[in-house]
Amino acid sequence: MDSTCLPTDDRVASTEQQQRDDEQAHLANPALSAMSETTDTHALHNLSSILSAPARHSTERSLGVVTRPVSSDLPTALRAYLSAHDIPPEIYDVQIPRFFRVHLPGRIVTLEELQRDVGTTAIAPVVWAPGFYSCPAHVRLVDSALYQAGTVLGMDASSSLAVHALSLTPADHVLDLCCAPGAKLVYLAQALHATQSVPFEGTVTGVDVSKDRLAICRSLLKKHKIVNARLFCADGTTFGALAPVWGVAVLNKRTPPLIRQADFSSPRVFHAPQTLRANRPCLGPMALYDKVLVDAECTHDGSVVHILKYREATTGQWRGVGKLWLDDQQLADLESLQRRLLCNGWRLLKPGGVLVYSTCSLSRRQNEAIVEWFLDEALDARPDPIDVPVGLPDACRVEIAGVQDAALRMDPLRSQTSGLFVARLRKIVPDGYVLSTKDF
Ligand SMILES: C[S@@+](CC[C@H](N)C(=O)[O-])C[C@H]1O[C@@H](n2cnc3c(N)ncnc32)[C@H](O)[C@@H]1O
Repeated sequence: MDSTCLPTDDRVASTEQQQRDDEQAHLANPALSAMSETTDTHALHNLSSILSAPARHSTERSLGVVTRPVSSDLPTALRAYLSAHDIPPEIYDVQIPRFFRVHLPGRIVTLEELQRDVGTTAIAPVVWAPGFYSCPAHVRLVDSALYQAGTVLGMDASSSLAVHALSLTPADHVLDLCCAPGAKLVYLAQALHATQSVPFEGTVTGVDVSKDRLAICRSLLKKHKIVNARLFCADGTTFGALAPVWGVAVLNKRTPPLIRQADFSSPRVFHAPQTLRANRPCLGPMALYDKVLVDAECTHDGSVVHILKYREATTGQWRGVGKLWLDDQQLADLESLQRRLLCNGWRLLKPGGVLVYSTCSLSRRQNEAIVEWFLDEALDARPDPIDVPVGLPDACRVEIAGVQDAALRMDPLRSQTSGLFVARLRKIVPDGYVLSTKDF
């Protein structure tokens, strides 16, 4: 099957996700289908027109055009899918606010300042996601000066948990194996290197199979002047470029035998800032990644805004949603893709490192079942407790293989966010193993 589960038109491009229509929500916007092989300029131009469009769902609700609950008139195929996967249809009745994140190192942006800038007092901090705020869905962020300056970035608060679960430290080299359109990539890069006036240590390597969607990533990296992230257009199931670790190679110029045997591929870089071009990366176990995020392709059923884009505001008619729901074979292929992405992410993770697997599906088959399968297969994998943010509803906490909080499940009915599943795994360090430059 095609490497993504969405129809080609819908896969073509997504957005910077500046508004609450988070990354998955944008995938289905028909306006995006025009964006093939985008240049950066086109990508950002189209992006702003998309962002200016009000979310249908909220408009419909505020105008009172369709009053019956969405869950009562879901298309048959969608209803059947939800029932087969034990997902409550009522998730589509939840009015999810618009979420955004504020990034301005060195200065505190007060709530009053935000309210003034965005033009509404209806902004509230998200208690369990520092730096994230919510506001009513109809609020336009694109007109705000802070948004235009790149200080305000649209991102669903639930997505923050995939980054939070990695427990980043500033020197981490992070692999983001399904990175486009890039909300988490930008968040990762900024979390590692908040203050651009000081040199960075850690880096982010983003990989995605879709060139069009990577063009959005590249635009975002440029817009936010990110110097510690590079992009590859590659299949995440076989990608093999090591982390851009430099300096260590100077200590020992020999090509380490381990790597010669390991057959890591070296795909051509899609985008790299100057800072990540000058140094030839070294090879060896030191250049495996400290942290890996596998934000896998999925059915996107938890992304409420994305699904509701298929529903006509005025009539409540569903258009094109049938294309989204996969037959049994396609679902099996999708799950196989998820397993292969996870395996390859693991291959590129250092002993002692942390991998986070996430999807915006609420289907157990794409989440817990994938992780449990992997734990059976990989002898060096252990579920690892996530440091659950204070204030997160207890109902979101999930036990995996007897380890409490090894996963979180953001169900819109409980979290009032888009749906998200996130699991954390740690690669155990073999007895007597010392990861040092001696390895080279
Ligand atoms: C859920 S989206 C990722 C969202 C992204 N992490 C973000 O925060 O913006 C899944 C992505 O996986 C990509 N994808 C699908 N199959 C892939 C593969 N075999 N290798 C790499 N990326 C793949 C899709 O193109 C899509 O961009």
